[in-house]
Amino acid sequence: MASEIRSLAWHDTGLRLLDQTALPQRVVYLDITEVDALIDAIRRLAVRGAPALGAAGAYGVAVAMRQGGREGWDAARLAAEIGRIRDARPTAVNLAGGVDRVLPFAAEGVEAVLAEADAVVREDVEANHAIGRHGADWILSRVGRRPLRVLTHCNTGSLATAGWGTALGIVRELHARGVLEVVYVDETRPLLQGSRLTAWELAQEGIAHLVQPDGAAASTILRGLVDVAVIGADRIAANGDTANKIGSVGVALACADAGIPFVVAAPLTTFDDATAHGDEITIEERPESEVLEVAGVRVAPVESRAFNPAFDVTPARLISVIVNEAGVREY
Ligand SMILES: CSC[C@@H](O)[C@@H](O)C(=O)COP(=O)(O)O
Repeated sequence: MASEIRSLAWHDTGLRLLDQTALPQRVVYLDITEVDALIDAIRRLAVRGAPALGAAGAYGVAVAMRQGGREGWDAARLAAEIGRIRDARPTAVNLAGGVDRVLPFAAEGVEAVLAEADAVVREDVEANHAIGRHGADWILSRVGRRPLRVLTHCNTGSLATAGWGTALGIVRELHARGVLEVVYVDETRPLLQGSRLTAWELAQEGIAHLVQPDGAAASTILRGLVDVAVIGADRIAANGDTANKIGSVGVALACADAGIPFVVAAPLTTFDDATAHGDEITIEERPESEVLEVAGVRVAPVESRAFNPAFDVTPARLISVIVNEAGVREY
C-alpha cells in the first residue's frame, strides 16, 4: 500500500531517507549521519516536497547535534551547521519551520529533539488525512460530475510528506469513496516528480492515471476532460498567493478560463503569515543542466543557456479554495 511509503524515518544510526532520485526504477535508502550529506540530499531532491522537508529539517537538527558531539563542535559551529540545513532550499517554508520547531528542545539534548521531530511527523500524517477528507467533501459539494476526472501537478503524496499526502491525499480519499475516474498526472519537467513519483504512488494504489506532458495540461482542461485540479504548496503568503512547483500557475489560468475549480491543499505548516504577498517569496533557481540535459545527455545547443525556476506563484484570485487540516479557506 502506498500509504505505508515512508519518505523518511529516524533509525538508531541516523536519518533514513527514501532516495527519490532513484524512483521509480529502484528503491534505495540513504542513511544520513552528517550535515553535508543531508544538505546534499535536500539539494538533489533525494528528499523533497514541503512537508517532507519540514520533517527532514527537524531530524536534521538531531543529525547535526550527533555529528557535533562526535567531532567536538562548539555552540557557534553547531548553530552554523543547523543554519546551513535551514537554508538548504529557500522556497518551502516547512524546511525552516521544521528546524525552528525543534530548536528550543536542543538544550534538553538529542532525545528531546527527536521526540519533537517525531511529533512533526505524526502531526503531518494526521493533517494530511484531515486535508483529504475536507478536500474531498468540498470537491464533491461543488462538482456535479461523477466519476471525477482530476488533474494534479508535481508530487504531493506520501513521498512529499511524512505520509499519505496533501493534494494526493485528496485524490486517495476520492478514490476510497469510489468517485474517481482518472487522474491526469502532469509529468512535471524538468525533474519529473509527476511521472516518476506521483505515477509510482498511484500505480501502487491501483488508481487509474494518465501521465501527460506539462504542455498538455491547459489543452486537456479546455477540452473539458478535467473536472477539478488539485495541487500542493511550498509556501502560502498571508493573502493566499501560493508558491508551488513551476507549471502550477498555468494550470490555474486554464482552470479559471474553463470555469473549473483550482484547489490548493497544504497543512498549516505551509502557511507563512510573515510573508504578505506572493512576490515576496524567494523562488529557487536550479542548475541549468536540469533543463539543457535529459538523463545526462545534452538536448540543447552548447551555446544555449537555461532559465530554471523551480517554483511559480499562483495569485490568490486564481485559487478556488485552499484546503488545510482545519477546513477550507476561500480568499
Ligand atoms: C505536499 S508537497 C507540496 C509541494 O512541495 C510540491 O507540490 C512541490 O512543489 C515540490 O517541489 P520539489 O521541488 O519536488 O520539492
